[in-house]
Amino acid sequence: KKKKKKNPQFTFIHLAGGPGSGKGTQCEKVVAKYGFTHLSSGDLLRAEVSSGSERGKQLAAIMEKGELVPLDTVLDMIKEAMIAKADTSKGFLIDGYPREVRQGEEFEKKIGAPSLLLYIDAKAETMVKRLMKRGETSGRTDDNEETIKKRLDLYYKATEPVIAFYEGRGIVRKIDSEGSVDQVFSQVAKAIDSLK
Ligand SMILES: Nc1ncnc2c1ncn2[C@H]1C[C@H](O)[C@@H](COP(=O)(O)OP(=O)(O)O)O1
Ligand SMILES: [Mg+2]
Repeated sequence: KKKKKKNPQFTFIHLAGGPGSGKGTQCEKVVAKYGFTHLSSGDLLRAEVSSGSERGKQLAAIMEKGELVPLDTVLDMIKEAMIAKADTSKGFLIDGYPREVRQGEEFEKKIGAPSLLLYIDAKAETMVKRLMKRGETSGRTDDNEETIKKRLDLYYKATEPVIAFYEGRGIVRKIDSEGSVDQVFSQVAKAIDSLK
């Protein structure tokens, strides 16, 4: 049975990888080279909260209680950000989403099937080192060794099923993120070029 492809004029690329693996760094380079649009679900949520909108207020209340933002809300925000860029963008890099398999299924239903999942893979040791270094200047309270360990544990637990889900669709490309930014990017570019 052949499924009809939604939004075939756009390329959708998901990025998965632990905190500090280099997703944001690679996305910047992809944007510069390919003219894709980078959408980070965390950035979208934070921007909505600081806009002071009604939805932002509801989000802030949920996030203050430490609860999860409803799946539909995150997806709606991604969709709105895509529509806003649809005239000028050829493709979208979706960074930090899906966090769980159900989110991936909803994305396919409501937006479209991704062509690629870039699995930005670095050793836990490397991610800790990078985040500790970032912590020297980021001022982020979660860039400390104890919190980093917790974030990594959570990441490994949540992401393995997501990777397996896309492996089943044959679209996972594992990127070795141990090398320099440019060494990593050459692998990323190869994976994107292979789509053409
Ligand atoms: N290949 C690489 N080599 C050395 N440092 C890197 C690197 N890629 C990223 N970094 C640095 C930049 C940041 O200070 C830190 C985390 O990178 P990031 O792109 O913010 O990661 P993420 O968005 O996956 O959390 O590591
Ligand atoms: Mg990031």
